[in-house]
Amino acid sequence: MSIPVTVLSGFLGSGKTTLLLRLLEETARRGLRPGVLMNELGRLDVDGSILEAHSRASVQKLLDGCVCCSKKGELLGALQTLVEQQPDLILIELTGVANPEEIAETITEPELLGHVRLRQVITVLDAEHVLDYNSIFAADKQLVRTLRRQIEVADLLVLNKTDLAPSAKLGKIESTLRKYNERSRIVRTTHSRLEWDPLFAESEGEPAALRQPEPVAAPSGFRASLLGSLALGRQKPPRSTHDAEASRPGNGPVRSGGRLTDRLPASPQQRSYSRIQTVSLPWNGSARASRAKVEGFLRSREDQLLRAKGYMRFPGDSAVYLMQYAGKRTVWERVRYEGQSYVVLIGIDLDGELLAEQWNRTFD
Ligand SMILES: Nc1nc2c(ncn2[C@@H]2O[C@H](COP(=O)(O)OP(=O)(O)OP(=O)(O)O)[C@@H](O)[C@H]2O)c(=O)[nH]1
Repeated sequence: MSIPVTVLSGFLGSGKTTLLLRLLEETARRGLRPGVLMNELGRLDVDGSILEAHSRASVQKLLDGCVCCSKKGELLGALQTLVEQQPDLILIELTGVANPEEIAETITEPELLGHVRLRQVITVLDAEHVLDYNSIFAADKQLVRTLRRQIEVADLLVLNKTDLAPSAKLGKIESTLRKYNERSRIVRTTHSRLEWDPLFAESEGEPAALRQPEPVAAPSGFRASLLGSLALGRQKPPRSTHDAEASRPGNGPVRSGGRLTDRLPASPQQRSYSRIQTVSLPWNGSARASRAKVEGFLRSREDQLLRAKGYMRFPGDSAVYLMQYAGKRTVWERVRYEGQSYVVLIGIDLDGELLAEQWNRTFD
């Protein structure tokens, strides 16, 4: 019997790890043994540490790159390792800039065929910001395409962070999502709290989203925009850390919907790609450091900064804090963590050297 694989996709900070933790709680409650594969853009493994603090699941980690490109070679090996452990199910959390199609492609490699099967792709969306992505990333066509594919190939769309968005906006997001994916269920959540039974229900057969749908024409405007219609006009040329593949012939928009594995090309068509970069910085917690100062540092770079996370200690305070900056908000949580303090910054066209210098000047 092949092991069902659930893929969690969605942009940076949308709530994927939150969902993964909830799914792990639920698998434990159902007496199931999960295998987990996590992929992080940064070299330092914040999400993995969060996971280890909350779960005893067997975890494979692919750090410092995206499984869509630089880590693709390692993905197969990591999945094979998980398969050898014979878990009841496998959960894969992708980076925020990954195209879930690439995972499905690996799952159909001969080495894995018959051992694993794609059960569902779940895409998590940040209700507060999803409508802004098109304008923010206007000059990064590959990223816009990747985010659009995350929506199009999803079997379940989780509209998360609904506590941060007015209900009129939620309706607008849902009708926009429908243009890109007219078949899959959309659920509104806060903190990725879902109704779990449908996600685990093998007896119901394939999720509706995985069935081959009627062909659907791409809506007008589909090619030009992801969501929303504003344009800030960032026009810098792309400076990619990933491969640029989307201009290849055959990479035009695919109809929305359809079982992902049925539509995979023989060779990769589209890479996750973007101007998004990751900078990892050590944290010494010098006498001048404070949470307010960290928040100020992040806030003053909010045009470029998409995500930041890390473990931090402060003078005169014995606690360790997990700092999470997502959607221009900073959240602090006291945690048990014994490792070194550090911060990972993820943003558009980040200049690592300059940031490190500014960071040191501010906090050392
Ligand atoms: N207000 C609010 N915050 C949320 C919600 N869901 C998640 N968060 C917070 O948003 C931040 C990012 O959540 P994560 O689950 O780490 O997001 P992610 O998609 O895994 O982030 P990356 O792995 O960096 O791409 C964390 O501080 C969460 O606690 C929500 O529904 N409402």
